[in-house]
Amino acid sequence: MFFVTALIVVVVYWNRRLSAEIETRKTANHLAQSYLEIINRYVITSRTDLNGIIIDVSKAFCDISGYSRDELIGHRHGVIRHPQTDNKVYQELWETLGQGRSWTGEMCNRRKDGTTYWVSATIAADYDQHGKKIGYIAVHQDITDHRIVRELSLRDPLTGLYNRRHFNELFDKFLSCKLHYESQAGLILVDIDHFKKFNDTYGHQKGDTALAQVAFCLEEICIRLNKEAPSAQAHAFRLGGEEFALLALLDEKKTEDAAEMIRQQVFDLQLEHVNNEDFGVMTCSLGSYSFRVNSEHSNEVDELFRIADQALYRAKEQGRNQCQSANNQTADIELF
Ligand SMILES: Nc1nc2c(ncn2[C@@H]2O[C@H](COP(=O)(O)OP(=O)(O)OP(=O)(O)O)[C@@H](O)[C@H]2O)c(=O)[nH]1
Repeated sequence: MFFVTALIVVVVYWNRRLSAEIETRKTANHLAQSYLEIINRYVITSRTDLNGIIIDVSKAFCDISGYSRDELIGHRHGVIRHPQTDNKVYQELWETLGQGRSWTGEMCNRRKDGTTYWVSATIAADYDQHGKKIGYIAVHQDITDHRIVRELSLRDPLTGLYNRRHFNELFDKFLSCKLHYESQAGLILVDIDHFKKFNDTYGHQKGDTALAQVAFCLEEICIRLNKEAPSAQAHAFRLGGEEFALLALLDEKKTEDAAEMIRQQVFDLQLEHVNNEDFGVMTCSLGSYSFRVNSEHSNEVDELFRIADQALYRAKEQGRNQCQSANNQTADIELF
């Protein structure tokens, strides 16, 4: 009798423990499910195999990219890659992952409808329960609004070119980038001739339109230079008023050719400017300087600018509508 009673007590006891255990597991499972559901809905995640083929995406990934799960699974991430994201970003990403570290950086992506979105991504290796690497996991954060605001702060609203602030930042980065050491770089300063007279004759509004047209010439030339040699990394800027600049990794000859191209293209606009007496149309004067980027002189932005500006001053003095290269004058300056 005692034995039966003890058995019943033990059975009841274990039953209760089992029920409690099941309840705890149910709660834990439910909690895990809730977390997974939240992650699926709100966190932009993807998993790929070792070859970069997508094997899983969250709903948030589908929402932001505009692709359905079925359209993404089995494809490479390249399906959402925007050409604006530099190849270097991907090179750095694979190098970092190859060294067994996780990579974090910004990427520009393209939705199914062709529109652009930006993400800050963290990508790390994915391992199975035995510690064997089986692929990669990426977690993205939508930073499109942040990029739009940042981009606006870097651009001149009238011409759409980069502004002086970005010129200063980029010039600095350009010179201190180790990848650029020992490369030949060119700085071209552009200044419209007698622009005050243009405004006085044709009005501020026409002046604004002319500035936008000159900016377009610079932009086109940058596109052409970058197409001919992507390593040129040419950028155009409006420094203020009727002053523009072009910065690129070009040798001396190519820098001078680019300056001449800008001069000719502005002349070819054939914008009437009766008070630009020698020419009758809008013209510009240019000063260029070609220099070798090196580690010791990486911070001499002001000095480089001053040298190019002196060449520009010479172009103005010697009759305008011309390019002057500081290299022809400063062989004895021996700064770089
Ligand atoms: N329409 C327009 N004019 C501007 C803008 N910013 C600056 N300016 C004008 O650009 C003119 C620049 O004049 P100056 O610096 O005297 O130079 P310039 O008349 O071009 O003479 P040179 O450079 O010696 O050939 C000034 O009249 C400014 O008012 C702008 O955003 N729009």
